[in-house]
Amino acid sequence: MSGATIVTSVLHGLIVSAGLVSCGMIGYSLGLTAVVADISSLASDHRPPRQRESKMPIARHSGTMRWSKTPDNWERMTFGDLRDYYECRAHARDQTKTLPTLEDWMFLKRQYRELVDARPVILNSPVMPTEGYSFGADDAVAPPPYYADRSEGKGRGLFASRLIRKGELVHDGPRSNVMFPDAMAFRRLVVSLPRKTACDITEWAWTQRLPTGGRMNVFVDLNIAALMNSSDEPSIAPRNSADTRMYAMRDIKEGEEIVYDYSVYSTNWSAVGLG
Ligand SMILES: C[S@@+](CC[C@H](N)C(=O)[O-])C[C@H]1O[C@@H](n2cnc3c(N)ncnc32)[C@H](O)[C@@H]1O
Repeated sequence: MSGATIVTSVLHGLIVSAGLVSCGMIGYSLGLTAVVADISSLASDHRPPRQRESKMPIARHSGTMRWSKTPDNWERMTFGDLRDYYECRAHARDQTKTLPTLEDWMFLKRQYRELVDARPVILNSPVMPTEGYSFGADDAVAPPPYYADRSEGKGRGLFASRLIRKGELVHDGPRSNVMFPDAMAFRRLVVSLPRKTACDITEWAWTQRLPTGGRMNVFVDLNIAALMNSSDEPSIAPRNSADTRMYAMRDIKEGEEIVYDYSVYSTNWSAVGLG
């Protein structure tokens, strides 16, 4: 399916992808089964999270048979166990990873809605084609000032789509990220995914106390914001460690990679029951 077809489909309120497909021109395979996403119904859906009657997550694995079934002891797996099971160190080193498509983000949001929580309004916040969330003022439907591309030696990364001035809001975390209520919810989502996507989620997730002094929870962005890389010379930063809005620390030229220092959030998997 071409990018244009994907966008057209979404604009008409419907995406249907069949079987174990390679999504888009760049072939980022997520093993979508029938993903039917009606944007208008997403926007009006505020169902409470469903009680899970079965312990078995909805598995939509694809690719190598080795990862084709849900791991037996997934309910007890630590963050490190999940990374080991899916051989995620090799995935992290892979410099041939392609950019997720809009379909890929829709698939992830659908899995999150089905398996974790259907309530976050940001799940209903598509900005075409893959920017993923509505940035800025409450009624805005606009992409953030960055786009995703390959980043030399770092997989994928984010780059300024225009000149960004010092002090500007660059990433609007509260309008982008979703939380996992507990360790089991995180495990449930990870083991429902194809291997590469499972690894992506473990690389994109972090833990944080929000608000300050609150409980430590796991967070992840289910849009291109997830692709932001780290640097000890960051171009953006939050005002404090309990915020996920990030501001330009200096002028950032168009096309320059946008990076923050991961150490501003002290991720602790034990504190969320995944240690
Ligand atoms: C939040 S993800 C960022 C998106 C990631 N580059 C991707 O393609 O999915 C974090 C991962 O990106 C990579 N990464 C981030 N900053 C990096 C850096 N400065 N140098 C090399 N790899 C980096 C590491 O693999 C890390 O686990």
